[in-house]
Amino acid sequence: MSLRIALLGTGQVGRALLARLDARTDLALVHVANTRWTQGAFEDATVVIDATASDAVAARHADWLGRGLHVVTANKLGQGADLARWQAIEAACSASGARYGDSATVGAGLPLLRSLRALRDGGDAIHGVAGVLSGSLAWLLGAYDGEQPFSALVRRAQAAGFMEPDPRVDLSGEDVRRKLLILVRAAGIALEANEVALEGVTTPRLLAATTPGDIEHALPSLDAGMRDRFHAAQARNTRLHLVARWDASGARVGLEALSNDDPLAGGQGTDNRVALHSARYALRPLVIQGPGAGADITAAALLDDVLTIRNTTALQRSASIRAGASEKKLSIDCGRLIA
Ligand SMILES: NC(=O)c1ccc[n+]([C@@H]2O[C@H](COP(=O)([O-])OP(=O)(O)OC[C@H]3O[C@@H](n4cnc5c(N)ncnc54)[C@H](O)[C@@H]3O)[C@@H](O)[C@H]2O)c1
Ligand SMILES: N[C@@H](CCO)C(=O)O
Repeated sequence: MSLRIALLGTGQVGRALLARLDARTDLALVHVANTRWTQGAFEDATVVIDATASDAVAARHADWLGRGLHVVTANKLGQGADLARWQAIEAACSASGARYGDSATVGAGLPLLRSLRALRDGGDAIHGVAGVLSGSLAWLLGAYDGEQPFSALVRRAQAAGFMEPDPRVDLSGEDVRRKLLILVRAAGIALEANEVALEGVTTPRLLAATTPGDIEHALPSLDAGMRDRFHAAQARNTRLHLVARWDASGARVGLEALSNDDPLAGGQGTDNRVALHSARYALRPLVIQGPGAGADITAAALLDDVLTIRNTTALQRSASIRAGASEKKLSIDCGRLIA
């Protein structure tokens, strides 16, 4: 039976997903909605795809899962916000058996969460996570040369589809905090959001802006500070990177000046680069790197999760049919033995 999909959000990611769904005859789209319009019947869906950045939508994830609906999400506010919300999602999956597809939430589908969970399933213990987890900040800080206004680059990153609907979520490091929380919680640690120290790229004027127009006008307030920080780092033969770290000593997200041979300084463009430290990888960490932002790769990750749900639920169905058949055969055999 094909999965019946409700898609929430038709922005950059949602539209890229619609283009991919259009090419598939094995998945049925039964409902699409954004903030302005809605089409089709949500009640007909068996899987909800959250391609919004909405807290209100993320707050519904656990409820949908509890009712047996699968949820696939690019929205990090399900597992990367309140600890209680993450715990409710975990509990709802266990209770109902519904699946939560979250590949798109960290690294835009890079095999980060998948690898971390595979290590844990194999009995490994994760001791630390360190990495560059913002595609947009990696792109911005890689392209910035201390000459052109930083704000002009921010506008280019927005146009390229790398940034959150509110660019301050990326610039402040909040988007990376959410990703770090998702990774650390997937490692089995109940980390609270306020346990992650945060130091991003902001100014009081930018933080005080209340409308998209105000935010746009406040972006140049970043320029002087970024120019000074860039030149200070350059004078020490280093470059700025937005780095997330968690280990036994704590968790933080902040700008760090790294030399070019630092293990976290590699990659280019929107590349994320994440080092997983574990009992198995004690001498040198497992490092995963690749493009970590962009509407199309994010849509591909959402579709991957939908197909994984379809394939695993189909496998479970045929396994239970096989189990039923073998139980029946066993009782017939037993009957013959008794006779
Ligand atoms: N752009 C990327 O590279 C990338 C990568 C990974 C994850 N994500 C995540 O994907 C999500 C979407 O990002 P985007 O760049 O497409 O944003 P966007 O602003 O372009 O689109 C957001 C969409 O959500 C809709 N929406 C908001 N609230 C809604 C609600 N209550 N019900 C239904 N629709 C609602 C909006 O109308 C809009 O269509 C975000 O959570 C983002 O963090 C983006
Ligand atoms: N805005 C996010 C998109 C991917 O989650 C980033 O820059 O990494």
